[in-house]
Amino acid sequence: MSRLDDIPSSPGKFKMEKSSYFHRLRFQSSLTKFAFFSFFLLCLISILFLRSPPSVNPSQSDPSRRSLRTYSYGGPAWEKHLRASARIRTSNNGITVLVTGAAGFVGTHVSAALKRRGDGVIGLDNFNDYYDPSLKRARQALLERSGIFIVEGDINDVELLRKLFKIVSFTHVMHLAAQAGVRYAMENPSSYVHSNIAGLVNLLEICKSANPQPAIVWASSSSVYGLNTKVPFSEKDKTDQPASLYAATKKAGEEIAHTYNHIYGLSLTGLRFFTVYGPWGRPDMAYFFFTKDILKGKSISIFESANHGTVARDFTYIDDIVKGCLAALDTAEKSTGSGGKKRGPAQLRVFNLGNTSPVPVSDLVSILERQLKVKAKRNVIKMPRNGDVPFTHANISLAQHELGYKPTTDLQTGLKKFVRWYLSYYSGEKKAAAR
Ligand SMILES: O=C(O)[C@H]1O[C@H](OP(=O)(O)OP(=O)(O)OC[C@H]2O[C@@H](n3ccc(=O)[nH]c3=O)[C@H](O)[C@@H]2O)[C@H](O)[C@@H](O)[C@H]1O
Repeated sequence: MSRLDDIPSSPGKFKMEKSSYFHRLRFQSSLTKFAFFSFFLLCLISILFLRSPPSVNPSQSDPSRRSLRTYSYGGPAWEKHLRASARIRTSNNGITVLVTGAAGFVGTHVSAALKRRGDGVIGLDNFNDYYDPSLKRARQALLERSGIFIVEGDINDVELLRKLFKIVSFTHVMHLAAQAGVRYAMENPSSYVHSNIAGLVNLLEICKSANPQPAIVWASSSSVYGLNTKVPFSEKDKTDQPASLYAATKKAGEEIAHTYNHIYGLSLTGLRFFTVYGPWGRPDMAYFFFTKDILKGKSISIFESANHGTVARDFTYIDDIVKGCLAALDTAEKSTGSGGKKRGPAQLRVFNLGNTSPVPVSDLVSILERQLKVKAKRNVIKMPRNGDVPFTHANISLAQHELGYKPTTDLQTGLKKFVRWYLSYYSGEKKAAAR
């Protein structure tokens, strides 16, 4: 077993335990008993599973999963669905993409857009419980309706990834699986190391050994600019002052990308996303939980920086981000290595994908108030020292030049679409629960 195999597969809110030498001694003495009971349990499980129908297991307990079908890992039905999902519909220039984090916010939108234009798409997601998994299941149901199969598994699972690459010849990987969130890194630091560092390395190990090697586009973050004060943030700026562990793991990811490009000839493009928002978004983000709390009449905390300074973000609408992701995939050159050996220099890129117009958080709240037609109970407080930075602002001229990236949605328009989705999604959920 490789060391990466030792990492538990689905962290979410799981926190790794600290082990000690004494614990290990006690553990070894009870190993024999444990082995006996494990063997007994395994026999029991095998009997039960052999008796049940082999392929289709629709979930009974979670209402959002009722329409979904999951296929037993590795079986013929599983492989059939994998191949169908990976099939390219367009006659020429289609690509076959593994989208990691496909049930996530950006992953869902990118997967749907790729499928719409005829590309082959396979999703991978561990469905962890960092935020309400029923939202991820609803996104999965949406993708399934357009013929996208999401494999349930973790990017740290070596065997699963090997199997996927054996069955499907991926031309591209869109790597969006990550532990997101700036403030949560203080609560559960190991989940960031697990997904954003160990998971990335594991994925790149598989990609470097694949034949052909895919080109990889992956999600970095605006947070790598950390405490920089020169604005707008440019890719040429130093990124050596991360303010959170989240930012530090994304910065580490950029360095790891450099290494795999240098040694193995992998084509790698990192996209620094700037506070992405929109329909099907992440409930841990401020615009999302502000909406929820305003509607409930609960007070919301609005952060301000030192000396009553404004905190602002370069909020970027999801459709603009999707266009940037697709353009990055389309302009990615092929990796130059094969079977783990570099054959020549390969492309290595980093782009800012922002909106270029920062908006104060208090203005975001005013827009939400107007659209929800409810006054917010504002509680303005000093920004806690929890990994947040006072402002972000993207210089996007590189992405404009190389990718033709041109964001077109202002915050007012984007939030209108988000609010419309939010009200319809959650009123639908209430109706379903009442039925
Ligand atoms: O660009 C990124 O790379 C990151 O974007 C996002 O981080 P942020 O820009 O911090 O977004 P988000 O948490 O929505 O806070 C928005 C604003 O509300 C302020 N904020 C927040 C909470 C609160 O209670 N009050 C408040 O004023 C807060 O100070 C901030 O000014 C992603 O979550 C992250 O995963 C990563 O992708």
